Amino acid sequence: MTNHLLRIATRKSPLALWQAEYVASRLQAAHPGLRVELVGMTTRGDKLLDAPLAKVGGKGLFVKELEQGMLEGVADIAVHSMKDVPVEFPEGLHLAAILERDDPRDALVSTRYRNFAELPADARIGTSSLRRQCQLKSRLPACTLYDLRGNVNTRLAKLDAGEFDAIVLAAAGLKRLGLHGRIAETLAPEHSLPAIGQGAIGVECRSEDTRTNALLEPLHHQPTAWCVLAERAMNRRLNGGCQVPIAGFAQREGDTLRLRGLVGNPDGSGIIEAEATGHVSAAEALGEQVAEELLGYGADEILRRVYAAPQRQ
Ligand SMILES: NCc1[nH]cc(CCC(=O)O)c1CC(=O)O
Repeated sequence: MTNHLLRIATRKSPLALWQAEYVASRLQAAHPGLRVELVGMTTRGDKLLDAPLAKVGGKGLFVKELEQGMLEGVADIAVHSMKDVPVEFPEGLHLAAILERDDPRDALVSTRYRNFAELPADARIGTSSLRRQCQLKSRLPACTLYDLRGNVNTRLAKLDAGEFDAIVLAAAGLKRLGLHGRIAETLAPEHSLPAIGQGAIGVECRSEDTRTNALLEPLHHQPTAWCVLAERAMNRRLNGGCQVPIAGFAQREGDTLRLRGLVGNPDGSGIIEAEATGHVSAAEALGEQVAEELLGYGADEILRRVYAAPQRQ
């Protein structure tokens, strides 16, 4: 194409940089001659990674500064893990492309045990995700959960230092960082229903920037977009933020989407599940339908309690 420059806003964690570089290489493959540059930024979420509080709250902790960069014109696109992207976008920005989803599942990592079944009943497990905590507790009620924040390498280092029997991370993140070999067991959705958007990379840009929107078009993967749209519609209806025990996972077969949703207490009690199938053209309606079903079973009660709970140490 042209030798025009496209600037990518990205966080500076190894995973964020991998994802930004991956998008850069996909863009260059689709548009020979295109010049691409990464603009590294620090988000509030990054600054809070070392904070003792697990529940730092707030939506879009990892994306706001990147969005500001695009609005101010210091960058043209931002690359995100869809899992971390709030359901609403600021005025003037939109999601231009969702890339084909990688492995959406959670992964158990352990230096002592080969799989989940081998874990002792009182296993010490590290994860700060209320969604993972809820499902782990329901499957292994006597386990003790420990707060585990930081980027992927920090979390693995804490496991290696012997602080836990196992930790749970997204399989996609481990694979992208070349750490696939660290996975003891990839957890089936029946055992650990993934987070909304997990494993999918999204690219945001200025809505009016026709040139950039056109450049991103070949990267878009419609089947993934349908799935993520259904999951996000469910989350929007549940009013879910990033620190809530909500799981949502859609899969496509032909023209049909199957969406499974789960809400539960962080202590593993009161898990509510719902699922529905629908046509790909009605992805949002499917998400709302599953959300309504969850709400009908009392999901709002659980979510209210979680929001009202004191912050964990
Ligand atoms: N919350 C952080 C985060 N955001 C996206 C991923 C993994 C990559 C992905 O889901 O695309 C991770 C790490 C993890 O949960 O282990």
